[in-house]
Amino acid sequence: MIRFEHVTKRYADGTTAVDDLSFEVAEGELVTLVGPSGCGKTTTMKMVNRLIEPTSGRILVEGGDIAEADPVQLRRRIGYVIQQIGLFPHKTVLENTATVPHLLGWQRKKGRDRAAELLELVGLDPSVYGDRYPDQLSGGQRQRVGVARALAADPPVLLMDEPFGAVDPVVREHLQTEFLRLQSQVRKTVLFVTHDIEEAVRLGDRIAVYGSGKIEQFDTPASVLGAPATPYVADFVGADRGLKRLSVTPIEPGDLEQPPVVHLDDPLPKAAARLAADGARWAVVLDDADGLHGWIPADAADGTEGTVRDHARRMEAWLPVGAPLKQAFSQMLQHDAGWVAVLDGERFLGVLTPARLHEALRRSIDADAGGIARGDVDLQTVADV
Ligand SMILES: Nc1ncnc2c1ncn2[C@@H]1O[C@H](COP(=O)(O)OP(=O)(O)OP(=O)(O)O)[C@@H](O)[C@H]1O
Repeated sequence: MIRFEHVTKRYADGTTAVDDLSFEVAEGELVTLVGPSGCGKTTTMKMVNRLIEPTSGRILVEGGDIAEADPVQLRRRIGYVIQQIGLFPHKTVLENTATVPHLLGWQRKKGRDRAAELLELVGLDPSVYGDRYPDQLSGGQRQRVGVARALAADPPVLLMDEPFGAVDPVVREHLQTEFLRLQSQVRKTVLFVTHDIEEAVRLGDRIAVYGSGKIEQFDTPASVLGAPATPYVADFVGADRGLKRLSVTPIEPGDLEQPPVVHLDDPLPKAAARLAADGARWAVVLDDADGLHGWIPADAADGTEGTVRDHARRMEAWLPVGAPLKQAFSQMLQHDAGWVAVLDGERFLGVLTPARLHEALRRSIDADAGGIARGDVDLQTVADV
């Protein structure tokens, strides 16, 4: 846990970089600090490992006031990853990764074993990369070593200052994905600085949007995008915030439409009757185990002979419930499909159509703004008017 209590930092020249800041990062939570250049993000972060001392206020790490801790000891308990990660050029990747265990006096073998484990965890095979020197790695690989090194001594707290800022967008997205996977395993308490709202939204459990020296909004990505607290935040997150919000809004069962469902072995007349009863133009086709097979158009079901199996078409566009709406949208475009199936494990739950997707987004925004569940939102849609 990291806790800021009324923290102010005024530099010698009178610049107030951080002004009366109070917030908390819960244990195992990842909080992103996002804002324009010069708004105080780095100052905030560097106060946690005492590279910068606050002018007033208190910072607690794991319940203890850091002002009372020895700075060197403190830094060994706090992993730190920065953009220019500062690997030692004359040390191998394995030695670099084992730096903190070494400083903590671990036995050499234990430290190296741990370093190899961490390299593996960040996707670098230690038998391939362990003996290389930093200048024999790509930018993305160096950043991975930086993350492995920060985690090597298993610190409870991790500070990350634009760690993926220096790599190209494709590598950056890879690193973000890998880091999310890693964080789901190690569950560190993380403070992550970025000036990129997309990155902040993608990684943060919560986001602190900085104005000048102050937090303008501290909330979940979905809330910041759906209900910006101030015009400044709305402006910062961008006019396309609805689009961004798609990537942080999960599909819920209540969002789904229930088209008629038929089974592969149903006789065609039975399927046709089912479709006619609903006035539907197509039905979802399930297999014997109620798993998704595909769909059948109404005109194909109109025959008298045979079973659904003879005319069913495969459906490749499907998603697990809980996947972000953006993924559903992307699947619709990729498969040129007017709907995607949503599954819970193997079980078919329903389908998401563009209209339902839009409703889900609207509902989730209203739910966040009103502090209620998405299913309880009373939404007036174009179809109702
Ligand atoms: N040593 C210093 N002396 C005086 N002013 C400083 C010092 N370090 C930072 N500042 C000022 O404090 C403010 C906040 O700086 P900080 O580095 O925390 O911003 P930031 O949000 O991390 O910016 P960036 O995204 O550009 O790194 C800026 O106005 C900066 O010029």
